[in-house]
Amino acid sequence: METMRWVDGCLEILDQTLLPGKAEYIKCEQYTTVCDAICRLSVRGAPAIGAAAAYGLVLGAAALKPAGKDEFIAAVEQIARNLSVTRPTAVNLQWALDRMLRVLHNYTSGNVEDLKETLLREAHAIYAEDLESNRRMGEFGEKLVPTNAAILTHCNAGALATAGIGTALGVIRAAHQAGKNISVYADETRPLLQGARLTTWEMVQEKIPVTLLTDNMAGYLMACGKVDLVIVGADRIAANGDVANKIGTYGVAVLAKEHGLPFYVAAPMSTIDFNIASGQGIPIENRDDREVTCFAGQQVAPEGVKVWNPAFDVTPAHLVTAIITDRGVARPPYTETLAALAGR
Ligand SMILES: CSC[C@@H](O)[C@@H](O)C(=O)COP(=O)(O)O
Repeated sequence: METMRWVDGCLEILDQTLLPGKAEYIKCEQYTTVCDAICRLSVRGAPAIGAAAAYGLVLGAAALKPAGKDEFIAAVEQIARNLSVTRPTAVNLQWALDRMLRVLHNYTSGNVEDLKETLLREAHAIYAEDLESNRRMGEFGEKLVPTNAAILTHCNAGALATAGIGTALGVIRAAHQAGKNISVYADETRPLLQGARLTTWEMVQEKIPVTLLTDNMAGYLMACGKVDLVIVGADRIAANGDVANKIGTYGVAVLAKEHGLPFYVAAPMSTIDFNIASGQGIPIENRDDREVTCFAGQQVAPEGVKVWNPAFDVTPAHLVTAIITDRGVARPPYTETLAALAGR
C-alpha cells in the first residue's frame, strides 16, 4: 500500500491516523490540504513528509495564475514557507522544499506552464529516489544483522514513513528476505502509538514475527536477554552524529548502552543536516497537550493539568554504534565519516 500517490493531478495521501482500522486516502487538490495532512500526522515519517511537501508545492504552483514569471516565483516561495512550518524537526521536509526551489530558481525559460511541469517531475524524482535509497539502506544494513537476531525498534521507520520499504524497517525487511530468521520487538511509542498502530501492522502484513510492548517495558526486555540489537530511524542527524528521532529513542539508546547492545540508526543522506553542528541546534517540535491527556479519545488526566509533549528527543552520537545511510555505513567519529560519505 503506497504512502501517497499522484492521481490525475491530485495527491492522494494514505491517512495514517486511521490505521490499522481503516486504509483510506485523503484526496489533496490544494496545497493547504497537504499542510493539514502533515500537521495531523496523516502523512508522517521524515522522508514521507519531504515527498508530500514536494507534491504540495506542485499543487500550490498549479493553482497560480500569475501575470509573469517573477510573480509566480514569489508566490511559490510563499507556498514553500507555508509548507515548511508544518513540522520543524524532520529536515527532509526543508531538504525537499529547497530542492524544489532550486528547480524553480534555475529555470531559464519564461514559460510558467512548463515550469509547473518541471516542478512535478522533480517531486516524482524525490519520491522515486527515496524508494531506491530505502533499498540501498536495506542492502548495507542487512549485513550488520546476525542470523536469529531479535531486533527492538521504536516508532515507525517503515514503508509508511517513506516511499519504499522504510529505513529501520527496510533493514529489517532486507534481513528477513536474506533468510536470517529475525524477529522484531516494537515499542508502542506513546503518545501517538506509531509502533503499536503502524510498525506492527507493517510487520504482520509481511509475516515478519513481531511482538508489541509498551515503552516502559524495553529495559526489562533487555535485562531478560531478549534483544540482540536496536535499529531506529531519524528525523534529523547533526553533523556530529547526534540523532533526533521520535520521543523515547534516547531512553532506548541509554538502555542499549547499559546492556551492551548495538544501537543502529538507519537514515538517508537527506536526513543529515550538515548546517547543524550538534544535536543542541536541532529544533524539537512540541505538540498539543491533548495528545498526552487523552488516550483513544478518552480523557486520562485531570482537566487543565500542565503537560510536556516534545515529539522528538536527541540521542547523543556516543550512544550510536553506527549510522546506516544510503551511501554506506558510518561509524564514529561521525563528523569525519558522515562528511566523507557526503563527499564534503
Ligand atoms: C523513516 S522515518 C524516521 C522517523 O521519521 C521516525 O522514526 C519518526 O520519528 C517519525 O515521527 P512522526 O512524528 O511519526 O513523524
